Amino acid sequence: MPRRDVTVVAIDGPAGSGKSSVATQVARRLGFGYLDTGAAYRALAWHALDHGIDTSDSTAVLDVSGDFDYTISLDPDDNRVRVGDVDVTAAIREPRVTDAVSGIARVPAVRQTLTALFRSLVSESDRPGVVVEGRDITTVVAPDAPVRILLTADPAVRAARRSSELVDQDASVVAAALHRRDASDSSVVDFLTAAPGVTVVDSTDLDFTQTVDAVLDVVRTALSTQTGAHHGR
Ligand SMILES: Nc1ncnc2c1ncn2[C@@H]1O[C@H](COP(=O)(O)OP(=O)(O)O)[C@@H](O)[C@H]1O
Ligand SMILES: Nc1ccn([C@@H]2O[C@H](COP(=O)(O)OP(=O)(O)O)[C@@H](O)[C@H]2O)c(=O)n1
Repeated sequence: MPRRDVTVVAIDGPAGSGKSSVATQVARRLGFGYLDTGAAYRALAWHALDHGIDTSDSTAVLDVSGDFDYTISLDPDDNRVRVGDVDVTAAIREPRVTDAVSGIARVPAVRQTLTALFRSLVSESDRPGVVVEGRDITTVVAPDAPVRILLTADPAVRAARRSSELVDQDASVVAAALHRRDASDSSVVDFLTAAPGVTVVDSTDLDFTQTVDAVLDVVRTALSTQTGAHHGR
């Protein structure tokens, strides 16, 4: 039975800003669920490549999205992603998928379908809240969320963080791919500037723990203000 009273913490930001890792830890600390929306775009890109589709052909992408059977857990300690019976958790991080995903993400009908899926996953959560992260959560997926955050960091810092995860890939190639993807993605949705009411957390000079604490501060302030408002204070 879907529940409508799930508190959403919406986090957007560019690649490598710390969305997935920070949102996961924030969800654990709050006892909330965690939804990585980028994983769905990546899984659909994987699905299209698996069908041999040209991912720049939006008609073909739409065709193949018709039988996209996607499963993700909202448990922050279970990051497995499946398409049908296939566990694609690792495969969706491969460079061929990363290179294809922006093409998928620019198809408006794909965005509408995935947005509906995200809202339904959140409303069915059995936790008091869900931390949802991506590119358009604060603006499109959950613009009414009581907590909306833009997580940023300088481009060079983001590229360095991503390349330290992908040690088997050349750092300059990883950086170029990340900047290319941000440029492409930001022409579809704006996640580089904060929409009205969205709080910016800049993690450039913060370590991971400090970033988690900064986000938790924003969450607590926003939720206590909201509770106060409900009580007429
Ligand atoms: N404030 C921070 N300082 C240092 N490293 C960080 C910080 N935030 C995240 N990281 C690390 O940077 C990498 C990229 O973070 P990730 O959560 O994957 O970003 P995104 O989901 O925005 O692409 C990860 O290895 C993560 O552990
Ligand atoms: N809400 C979202 C989330 C991701 N995406 C797309 O999905 C891709 C992968 O997202 P991701 O969050 O896994 O990317 P990283 O920031 O982790 O590198 C992005 O490059 C976007 O093209 C989107 O368009 N909207």
